[in-house]
Order: sequence, then C-alpha cells, then structure tokens
Amino acid sequence: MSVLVTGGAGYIGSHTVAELVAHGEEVVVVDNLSTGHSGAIYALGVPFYHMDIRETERLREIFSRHAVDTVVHFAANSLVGESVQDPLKYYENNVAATGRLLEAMVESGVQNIVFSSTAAVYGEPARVPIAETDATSPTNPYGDTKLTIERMLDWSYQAYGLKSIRLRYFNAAGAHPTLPIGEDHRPETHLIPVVLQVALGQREHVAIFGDDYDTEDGTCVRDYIHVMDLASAHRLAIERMRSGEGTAESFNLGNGTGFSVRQVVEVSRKVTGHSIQAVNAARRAGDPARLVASSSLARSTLGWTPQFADLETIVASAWNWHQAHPQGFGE
Ligand SMILES: NC(=O)c1ccc[n+]([C@@H]2O[C@H](COP(=O)([O-])OP(=O)(O)OC[C@H]3O[C@@H](n4cnc5c(N)ncnc54)[C@H](O)[C@@H]3O)[C@@H](O)[C@H]2O)c1
Ligand SMILES: O=c1ccn([C@@H]2O[C@H](COP(=O)(O)OP(=O)(O)O[C@H]3O[C@H](CO)[C@@H](O)[C@H](O)[C@H]3O)[C@@H](O)[C@H]2O)c(=O)[nH]1
Repeated sequence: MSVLVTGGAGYIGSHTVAELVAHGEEVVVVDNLSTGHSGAIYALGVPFYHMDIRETERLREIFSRHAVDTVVHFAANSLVGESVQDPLKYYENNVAATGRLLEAMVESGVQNIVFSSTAAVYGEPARVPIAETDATSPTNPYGDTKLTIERMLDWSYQAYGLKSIRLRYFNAAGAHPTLPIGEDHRPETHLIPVVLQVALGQREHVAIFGDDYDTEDGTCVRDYIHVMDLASAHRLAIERMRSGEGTAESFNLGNGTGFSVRQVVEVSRKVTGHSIQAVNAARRAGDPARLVASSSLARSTLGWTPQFADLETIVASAWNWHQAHPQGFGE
C-alpha cells in the first residue's frame, strides 16, 4: 500500500513526503517540475515520475505498479497575484488538471485523496478567526479554483464514493529541521523568504503591498504556519481515511494568531540581526486584509497539534535554510 504525492518536488509537498517516509510510509512522487526542484527529490530518495498529472494513462499504470490507496494532491499553481493576471492558467492547471487526476483515481479504484486547499477560499472574512463553516467567497481566481475543486470532491464522493480531506492551509513558512529542503519559489513572491532575501543582501528592500488596510498598522494580517506542522496534518488525514473515517471534509490549518506584514518584518529583523529595509508600495490585487484560522476542528478531529507555533521559531527555521542554501536548490 503506498501514497502517491502529486507536487512532491515542491515546497510543502517535499516536506510532507519527508514526514510520511519518516513514519514508515511507502511514497511515490509525481511532479512536472514546473515550479518544483529535482534537488528536493534527491534529498528525499523516493521513487519519482517526472510527468504531468494530466497524463492519466501513466497515472493508472503507477497506481497499479505501486499499489496506491491514497493520493496527496499538492500539484497546482498557487500565487494570488499571478492568478489575477492570468486566471485561465489557474483554471487549467488547477481545476481541469485535477479533473484528470480524479478520473484516473476513479478508474483505478483509488478511493482516498488529501487535497491542498487554502485560506483563499474564504475571501474577505466576515469575522476572524475563521471557522470552516463560515462563508466562502474568494477574492481571487486562485482561491476560486481551490473552492471549485472542493466542490468537485463533494460531488465525487456522492457519485463514486471517492473520499477526500481538504486541508485549508493558511500561510506556510519555515523549513525541514534536518534534511536539506526548504522554500525556493522562482520568482520568490512569498513574504517571509522575500524578507530573508533582503537580510541576505540579495534584494535591496521588501515592498509592503498596501498600508491602508483596515488593520492595526494598515498592512495585511496573515496566520503563519510551519511547513512541518502542515506535513503532520497530512499524515493524520491519511490515518483518518484509512481508518474508515473521513468522507468529504475540510479543515483549516493555522496557528490562530494573525501577524501584519510590518510585524513579520520586525520579527525577521530580530531573528536575523539585519536591518531589512522596507518600503511602502501599492496594494497587490486580490489580497484580503486579514486571514486568521480557527483550527479547533483539525485539533479535535485529526488530533493535530502544531509543534512550531510561534512566529519567531517559524522565521528562525526559514532563516536557517536560507543561510545554509542562499541559492536555494541552485540552478
Ligand atoms: N505556500 C503556501 O503558503 C500555501 C498555502 C495554501 C495552500 N497552498 C497549496 O499547497 C500546494 C503546494 O504549494 P507550494 O507552496 O508547495 O507550491 P510549489 O509550487 O512549491 O509546489 C507545487 C508543485 O506541483 C508541481 N506541479 C504543478 N502543476 C503540476 C502538474 N500539472 N503536474 C505535475 N506537477 C505539477 C510543481 O512542479 C511543484 O513541484 C498548492 O496546491 C498550493 O495551492 C500553499
Ligand atoms: O513582497 C511582498 C510579499 C508579500 N507581501 C504581503 O504579505 C502578505 C502575505 O503574502 P504571501 O506571502 O505572498 O502569501 P499570500 O498571498 O497570503 O498567499 C499564501 O497564503 C495563502 C493562504 O493564506 C495560500 O493560499 C497561497 O498559496 C500562498 O501563496 C500579503 O498581504 C502580501 O500582500 C508584501 O507586502 N510584500
């Protein structure tokens, strides 16, 4: 019995593969390396298929060869700003490609999927912390594609008995404590790595996208969650589905504390000891002002407890990776 991880060469996928392997799972990775890194796969030492999830015939062969019972599905495009500029890329690679993957699963009798959903499904929340039952109304195409996939999964459970656990991550950050894997998006657009690239002298400054939001200091508030805490939630979700539970369920994954962009810069100055220049810039289209999770459902249902909850620890973990690997996975 093995777990097939799509997007396992990417940031959160590679950390989850490491977590699953450390807990004795047989894991196989499928990734087209559009944004992932072969260096991550080498570090993990698991069977790897360099291919697109839309190649359904190959997928069916792999399901059968590796006796796959569960898919953990990370493969996607996932940048809020880019999705506003090029929405059709997102509907194709997220919605349509996931449709192909689900077809192959149904045809092969693979019945469990853990899906990477996002806080972006909520849009501008009416209240924080956000509960899973709160309204979903995405403010950007990326969030809309993820919500559409959640709905595909609802209907697929009803029609084919395909079980799904949808993990709605808030903002992932940090790196593996021992393996040489960490965050390396190209171009990097995520706040914490961008701030740390300023500390490394690779960028002159970080641009703060908007300082006129309705928040304490006017900058956007997010709930940062350590990537290894996300990884452990996937392991628990797989356990839940294998035990016969889990039908078509969604869980928030965050720490329940919001930090503004300015606070992230401040904490990063403290952790790195560098001054880190920040300049005000225009708002980025599609950004909600405030996203903070209530994760009480994941705690009570999955038995999930984040281990690296405070922001200083999360930034320090990312800083270790960036200092040791200033060029990420290299060229
Ligand atoms: N990074 C975050 O803070 C965050 C927060 C919420 C949700 N998510 C979701 O988590 C998942 C992983 O995010 P990440 O930051 O690790 O991104 P990432 O870009 O590092 O990883 C995505 C991986 O999927 C692969 N991929 C993309 N399209 C593919 C396709 N059609 N076929 C095969 N492989 C394909 C890429 O090569 C890459 O390795 C995404 O689904 C994203 O939407 C991320
Ligand atoms: O150079 C930068 C980069 C980001 N930000 C701001 O920092 C916050 C966090 O931005 P970023 O790190 O890009 O993450 P998000 O846009 O919040 O999106 C991440 O978190 C979402 C969940 O909340 C996921 O769904 C997405 O995939 C993931 O990219 C936002 O308010 C940005 O406007 C800046 O001010 N300057």
